[in-house]
Amino acid sequence: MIEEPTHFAANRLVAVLTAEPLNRFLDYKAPEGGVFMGAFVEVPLGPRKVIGVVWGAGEGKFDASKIRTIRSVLDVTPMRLEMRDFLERVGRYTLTPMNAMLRLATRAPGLANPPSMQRVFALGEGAPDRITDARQRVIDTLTANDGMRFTSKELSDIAGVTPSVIKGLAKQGVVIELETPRDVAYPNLNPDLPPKDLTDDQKTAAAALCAFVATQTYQTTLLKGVTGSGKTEVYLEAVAECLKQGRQALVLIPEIALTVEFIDRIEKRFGHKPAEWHSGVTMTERRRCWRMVGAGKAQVVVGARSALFLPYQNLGLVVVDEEHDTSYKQEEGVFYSARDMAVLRASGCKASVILASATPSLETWVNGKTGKYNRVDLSRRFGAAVMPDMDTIDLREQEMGSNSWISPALAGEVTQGLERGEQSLLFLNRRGYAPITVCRACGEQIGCDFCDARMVEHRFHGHLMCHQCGDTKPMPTQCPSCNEEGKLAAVGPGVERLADEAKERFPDARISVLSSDMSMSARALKQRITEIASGATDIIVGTQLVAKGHNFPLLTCVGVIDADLGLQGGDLRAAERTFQLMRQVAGRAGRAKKKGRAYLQTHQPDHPVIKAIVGGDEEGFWRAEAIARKQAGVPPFGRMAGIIFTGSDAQAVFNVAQMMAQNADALRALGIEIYGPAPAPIARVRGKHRVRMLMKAAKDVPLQGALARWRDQARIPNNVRVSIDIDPQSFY
Ligand SMILES: Nc1ncnc2c1ncn2[C@@H]1O[C@H](COP(=O)(O)OP(=O)(O)OP(=O)(O)O)[C@@H](O)[C@H]1O
Ligand SMILES: [Zn+2]
Repeated sequence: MIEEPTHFAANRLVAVLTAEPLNRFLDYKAPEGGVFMGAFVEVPLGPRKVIGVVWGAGEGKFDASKIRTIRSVLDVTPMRLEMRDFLERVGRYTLTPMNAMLRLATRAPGLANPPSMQRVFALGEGAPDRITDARQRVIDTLTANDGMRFTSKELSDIAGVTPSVIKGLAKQGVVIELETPRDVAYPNLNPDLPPKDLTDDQKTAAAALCAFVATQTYQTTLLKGVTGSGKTEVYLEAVAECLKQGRQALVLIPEIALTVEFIDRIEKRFGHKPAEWHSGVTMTERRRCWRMVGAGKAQVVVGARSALFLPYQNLGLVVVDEEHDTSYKQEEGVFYSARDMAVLRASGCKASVILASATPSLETWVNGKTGKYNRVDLSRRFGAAVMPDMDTIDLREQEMGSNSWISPALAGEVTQGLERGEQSLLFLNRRGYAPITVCRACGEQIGCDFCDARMVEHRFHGHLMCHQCGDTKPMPTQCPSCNEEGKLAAVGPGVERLADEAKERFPDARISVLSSDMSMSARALKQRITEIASGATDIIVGTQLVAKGHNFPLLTCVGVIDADLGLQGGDLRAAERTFQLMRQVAGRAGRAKKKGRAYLQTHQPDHPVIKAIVGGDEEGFWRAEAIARKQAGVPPFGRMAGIIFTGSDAQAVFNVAQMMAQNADALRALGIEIYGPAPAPIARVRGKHRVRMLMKAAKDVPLQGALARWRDQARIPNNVRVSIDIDPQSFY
């Protein structure tokens, strides 16, 4: 379908969508020379000028004499019909006003600025008068990245020199300084470079994925492959196919900390680095990425969930790696699941989606079963590696010392590993030193001043931290409640405390802690991971950061310190999440030649979920989960929505919730079940009180439309905020 560009002549009325909280389109007159549908424009609004997008013909409902003229048309590619459609569909699905949708789609700094220049350095012809180590590193960096240009900051960072070294070399013509446009195209990726030698299984899987991509029709495929089977290698072939078709590809990954490693893999496969889009990218680079994606000059984007809202010109493939990962759900501002919206995005532009996972979400598994999604399996590990043996360690039968979390049985396994020169991983999904700090005199637990949550001690950083709002305070020496000196005690383990225990028990072992809050830069983290992979560590102590996508070839023994942790609490996905996390962590073991073992420390070895994890009957586990969810009428067999009321005034928040519950007859008439309102499990976050309601409906109930009418009819005072979370993933 070729889109006919609609053009509005000068002075014609056009409807402009802005990101301002107005919830309606504004009429403007087209400027001199006219304007295209979808154009990004700058319009006057009161005394200000704001950015907007031409969304259609003006409605003429406003006083014609007051209508102002578009000030300027921005020098960026107009928003395509397909994108406008996508934003409208996401808006309807998530009950988000269009202005907020537009904000998501325009999150590039300096959109209104004219193209600008920057100073960069490249290799020159001159020879240095004398050579120093620092100078050599600059020359090496430029030689190694043949033809690439760097800003002074980039070059000094990569070469590890001060900017004055670069200046000195510039004076002698060894490097030359150039002015170039800031927003330059990304280098061309070459899909024809040879891939790794794929195994027969991998070849079959890759061929199936490539065939789907080649149809240039909408397709969603579940790529289910056991940990270490080479899913990444396989879906990179689908990316190659997409590039051969001349279309753009997006790869979503769940953890920013992993991007550096991933970008390297793309560079090895396609010859150059792709565009990157996530919160760790500089403003300049974000702007470049947004513009170049829009101009069709970025072929592959690697990014976090919001990369879905970049202005692709010809999107042919979206890969969602570790599709079950909870980080794909955004739970503030616009509540959306990037995985689900990726499917929506692709369906609007005849593109393929690949959902890759060793442990897919039940939703995706069911869609694979019913044939709504295609399914491609990789059931064997790459090379000589086989899946690890798994077993439980029954903590009820182990002699556990006080403040000790490594059982004698697990310690024995680690010791044997050490003797054989193999690595072990001790896994605990809890950041910090200890989850609770209690006063032994009065029993007070130190809490956050702004949330109904305990503060977590982080000894590495030397403070207490709230994991809800991020607030920190120094570790007090006296109890804030009874003022007793020296009575505060840590209760329970976090990953830092576990590391202390490991150091005590294995004094000769080299121990390395990997947790997402160790404030390491992405490069430093990659460096650490490379060191671990090469054998510089005997014992890794880590949180779920290590569970995701790392290859540690020497790692043979995985010990899960508390397998029961995720099973507590009544979350409908508790079983699924525990299953996924445990299988994923265990999957770090034995990825090379030596067979791995994984041990789950548990108090309930007979729990069906623990048995399923250890037994490895994955299909059986999903079948059982599916039956349970079907009986309960919950997703994916029923629909759910969470309603969250927040505000500083607790009474006002409750009143609104109560009032809206009373005025919900229209919802009940449709068969929607309403639970609550009740105080949220965490009843206060960042000083805001929180009340929740939960809606449940059968699959065929038009939930969104009903909720939209219900919300729009309610008179909600300014001091209370009502958020609607369709398909909620968390219930805190
Ligand atoms: N055909 C191949 N040739 C060479 N190396 C391969 C091949 N297939 C996989 N590998 C290597 O095996 C390791 C695991 O592959 P990959 O990371 O793609 O697996 P995965 O299925 O994505 O793993 P996980 O889900 O556990 O993160 C990687 O180091 C990868 O480079
Ligand atoms: Zn807090």
